[in-house]
Amino acid sequence: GNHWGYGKENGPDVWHKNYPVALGSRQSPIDIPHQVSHDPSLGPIVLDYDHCTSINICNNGHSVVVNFDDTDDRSVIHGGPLENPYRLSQFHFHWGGKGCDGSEHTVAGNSYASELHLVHWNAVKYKLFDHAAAAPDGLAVVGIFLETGDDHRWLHTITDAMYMVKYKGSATDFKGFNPKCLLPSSLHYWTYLGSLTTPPLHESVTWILLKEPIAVSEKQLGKFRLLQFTGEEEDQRLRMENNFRPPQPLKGRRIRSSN
Ligand SMILES: NS(=O)(=O)c1ccc(C(=O)O)c(S(=O)(=O)NCCc2ccccc2)c1
Ligand SMILES: [Zn+2]
Repeated sequence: GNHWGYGKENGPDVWHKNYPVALGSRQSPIDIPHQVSHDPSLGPIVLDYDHCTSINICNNGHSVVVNFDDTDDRSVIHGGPLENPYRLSQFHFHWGGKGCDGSEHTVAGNSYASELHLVHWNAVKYKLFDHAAAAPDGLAVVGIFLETGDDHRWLHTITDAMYMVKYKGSATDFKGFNPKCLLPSSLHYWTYLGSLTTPPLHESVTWILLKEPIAVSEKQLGKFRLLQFTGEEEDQRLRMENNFRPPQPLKGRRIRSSN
């Protein structure tokens, strides 16, 4: 059927036909304006990833995803705007085409080359990820902007594995990767209540966007574009690029800044 995607016929502008919440009141991504209210009550976010266990890296036809074992609290984020610890489930990326930007959130109207999302779920309140993903306080996604510059010394482990997951539906073992190596030096952040940026677009995400981008090289970003939206058996070969949803209306929401 007409599965959702990022093309002309199935892209963000028509998602509302199958997912009416696309026109909802807390959709993501958004543009982060110049002036954001600083909330002194917002404490630091804490990422406890030291015992995290990555399982595999896969191509789900929309992005490249690294999945984690989230059967216990071995890798959690807590603090900041969060009332509970949230368990790391997966991380993935959004990016543009050659020489074009591909972040989802924008800052004062400016896009970055790419955006990394670390997806966490509230396993204190919800038994299953699927339940959390549909609950207003179910998910916490940390967003990290990628800008082009020097090679990122640790991103190689991910880009080197991409030739193994070129096609939709492919996966390969990817153990022992700790995403702490992808964090910028500062954990200062913006936070607001939003949604998944892909269908089903559930309004279940507390977004925590790090202000400081990380640098990756054009060469490393180019390896993302070797991935395909399409499966190995499909006649069509569609290069995986521009897999980002554009900013959505703020609809009166408050964005807070950590400091
Ligand atoms: N850009 S984003 O952080 O909003 C996001 C993008 C893709 C996915 C995904 O499904 O892989 C996810 S997910 O891993 O949170 N899954 C959401 C879809 C889903 C809902 C309910 C049950 C299973 C999957 C999040
Ligand atoms: Zn995402």
